[in-house]
Amino acid sequence: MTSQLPATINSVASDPTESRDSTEEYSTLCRTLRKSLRQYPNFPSPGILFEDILPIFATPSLHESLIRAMEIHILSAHPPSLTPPFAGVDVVVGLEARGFLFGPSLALRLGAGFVPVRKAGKLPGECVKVSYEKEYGQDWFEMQVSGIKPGQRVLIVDDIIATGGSAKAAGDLVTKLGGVVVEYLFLMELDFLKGREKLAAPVFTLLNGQEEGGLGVGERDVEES
Ligand SMILES: O=P(O)(O)OC[C@H]1O[C@H](OP(=O)(O)OP(=O)(O)O)[C@H](O)[C@@H]1O
Ligand SMILES: Nc1ncnc2[nH]cnc12
Repeated sequence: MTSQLPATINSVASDPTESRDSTEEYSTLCRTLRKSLRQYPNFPSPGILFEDILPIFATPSLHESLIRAMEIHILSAHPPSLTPPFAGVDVVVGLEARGFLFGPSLALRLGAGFVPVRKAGKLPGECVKVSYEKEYGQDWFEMQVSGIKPGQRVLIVDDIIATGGSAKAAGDLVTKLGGVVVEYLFLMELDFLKGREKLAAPVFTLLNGQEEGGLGVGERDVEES
């Protein structure tokens, strides 16, 4: 999926009739976010360049920029309508752990529910479970059966897509419960790992180099390991 945004969309966050030049606002937000990221070579294992998003959450203005940029994108790509299916997104599904940092706030902005995908053994009640492989290991994901109702429109969010193993597993759980995955939304993508090719629904990443004036990977802070 491309990052095409209309020149102007209506924001439902504050005033439904207020229109903004959202493309320009979105580009500015993404440039700011990109500059705040850090990289750590050889973490958590040799050969892995770890992309650290935590600086965003340490600064309220960056945190707000992240939520607003995602909100602009979703209201453009999946707007609510007056005809079925009405809701652009019914449920935001966030992946443990970093999808929990912004999934609930985004859900609140969109008027959607938030449902977690957790590592196995953490959730009470009846769950669906799936194993998956990611960039640095193998793991199990679970969701509560009560989390998704058949036919609900689901947005899956996480900080980063690498091999796509985690996101595909989350999508499989949502589908098992009868949900419809309308999009996978990430802050970042390791595109050389081609993770998006594993996913059946549209994939969107905020910092994919398409934002106007976007900085290259080499311009982020790289910490000593
Ligand atoms: O595309 P993939 O190869 O599957 O990798 C991406 C996943 O890896 C990271 O999570 P991690 O499993 O390290 O868990 P954490 O968020 O609990 O640290 C990241 O937050 C994604 O969920
Ligand atoms: N390189 C990476 N940096 C941060 N999180 C990741 N998850 C999978 N690969 C990752």
